[in-house]
Amino acid sequence: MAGTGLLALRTLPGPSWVRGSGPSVLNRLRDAAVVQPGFLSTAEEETLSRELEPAIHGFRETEKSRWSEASRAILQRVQAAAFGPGQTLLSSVHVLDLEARGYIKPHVDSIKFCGATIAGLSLLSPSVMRLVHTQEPGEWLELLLEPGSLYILRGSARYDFSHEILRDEESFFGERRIPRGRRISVICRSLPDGMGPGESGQPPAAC
Ligand SMILES: O=C(O)CCC(=O)C(=O)O
Ligand SMILES: [Fe+2]
Repeated sequence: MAGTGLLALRTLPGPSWVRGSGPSVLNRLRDAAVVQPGFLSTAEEETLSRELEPAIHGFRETEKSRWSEASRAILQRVQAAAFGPGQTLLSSVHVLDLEARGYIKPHVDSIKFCGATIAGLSLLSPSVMRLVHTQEPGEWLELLLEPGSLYILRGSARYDFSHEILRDEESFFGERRIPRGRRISVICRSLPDGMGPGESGQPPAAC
């Protein structure tokens, strides 16, 4: 029945790959912390993994500016999905290789070198990204990042909340255990407003 469906929609806390400390933070960050599961097709996941696995073998992270044509097409899809027409992207893309025991501590990306939007593709292993408000630690959000998903952090989610990738022992999405394996992420960032690619203050390799 239509009525029942609407009620169910209204009472659901959010999509099943985002959970949070309460409805207020979920509502406020609805457009600021976004996950698109299945953004990559299986073939696209394979394209990127094939290109990146050997390229970053033995390294934990790298900046990559030369990509195969197939991967460039994928990155263009990320750009179209996550960034506005007025946003310039950092010229190189950040690729991070986290081993199964690896994790990323809470941090806010440098506001000096990174603009308002961060978009990341996850490959190989699922993981949980936790966002915690820097002033109100009781306000948090967790994003379930399946392989092939795209996450977007912008505005308040990017500036007012730290983000981290949980270590295997803490890798739960609610009650659900999300076992961590090796994870490769591909992260695109916008330049700070007013900083064109050729302007002074050349951004460092990574933010
Ligand atoms: O691996 C990710 O998706 C996030 C990485 C990250 O937060 C960073 O490099 O600043
Ligand atoms: Fe970050």
